[in-house]
Amino acid sequence: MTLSSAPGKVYLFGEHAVVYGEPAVPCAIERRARVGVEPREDGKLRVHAEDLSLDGFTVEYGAAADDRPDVDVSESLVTAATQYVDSAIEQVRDATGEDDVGFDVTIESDIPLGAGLGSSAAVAVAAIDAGTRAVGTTLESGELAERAYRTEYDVQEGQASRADTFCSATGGAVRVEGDDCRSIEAPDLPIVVGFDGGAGDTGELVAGVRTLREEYAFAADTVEAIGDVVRNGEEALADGDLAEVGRLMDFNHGLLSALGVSSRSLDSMVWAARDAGAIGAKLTGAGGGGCIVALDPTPETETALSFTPGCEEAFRAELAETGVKRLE
Ligand SMILES: Nc1ncnc2c1ncn2[C@@H]1O[C@H](COP(=O)(O)OP(=O)(O)O)[C@@H](O)[C@H]1O
Ligand SMILES: C[C@@](O)(CCOP(=O)(O)O)CC(=O)O
Ligand SMILES: [Mg+2]
Repeated sequence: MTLSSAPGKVYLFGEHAVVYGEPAVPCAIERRARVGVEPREDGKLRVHAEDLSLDGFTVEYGAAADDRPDVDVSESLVTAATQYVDSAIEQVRDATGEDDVGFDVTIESDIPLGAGLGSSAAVAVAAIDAGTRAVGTTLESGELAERAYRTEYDVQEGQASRADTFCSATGGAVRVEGDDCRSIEAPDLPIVVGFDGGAGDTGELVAGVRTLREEYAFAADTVEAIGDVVRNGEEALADGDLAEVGRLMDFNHGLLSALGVSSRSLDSMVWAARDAGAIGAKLTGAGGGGCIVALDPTPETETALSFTPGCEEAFRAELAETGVKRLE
């Protein structure tokens, strides 16, 4: 079995705005998805997803219409759960020219799904890397990131940026603006994550912001204002001015909230973090539920979050310096 892993990520700044060409600064964290791939002679795709727990089901399925998961949840949930892997395998077939090869795919992940930590990007990056290597093709990092981006772009029906997948493929802190993707230096970041146990559907949340932008000019202005926050945030990161980074994260959260992608539980965790003395706190990713990211070198924020109603898990996240890892 060919095995690869890829990290999740948190957004210091710029989610949603990055879809419209503004810059974003995500950084990879040591929460990883691991994907193992074994070619099959019968052309079938079988996926065993240990942690794909949407409404409590795990799946083993084939891509053929008559081989869908026999689970007692709605087809829409099954599609939501399986579409990134299916699309990633299409990228493997395209990259290798092996249009008819089948695969046994096993996925294990410690990244909560739909929570803003980039589980979709990590699964796409690891699946494409392991799948292509399983049939003798090793992609260089740029093509791997690009093909993982195409996976998210296809699944999210064009509502995707390169930020999550470039970050997961590359590791570390990165800056993405349109198709300009680069690694950046960042100071040691005392990252704390709060998770409300919920999830948001990235495609839906991004589509909601798009609709708002089309309806209100001031919503488009809000997206541009996030771009200004990111440009200031980059300078603060380069200066190692964590206090300024934190203030700008707070500001970024307020603008995301105005765009309708926060939630009661995300806001509650953000305020609990701030009241505990966090340098800054904001939702991360598509929003609608899931995770916040806060900066705090002390244990105060993690402790406060663990006692916050609605916070299911609070943990310190280490920066993942390495993106995709080739384990076997
Ligand atoms: N462990 C996993 N196994 C299979 N698919 C996964 C796994 N984790 C995430 N995914 C895919 O990614 C989707 C979640 O992606 P998304 O909505 O973008 O949220 P996020 O990227 O913030 O986690 C899931 O619905 C599923 O399709
Ligand atoms: C909302 C967005 O900016 C980030 C989505 O992050 P996540 O899938 O919720 O981890 C969409 C994108 O950049 O592709
Ligand atoms: Mg995602």
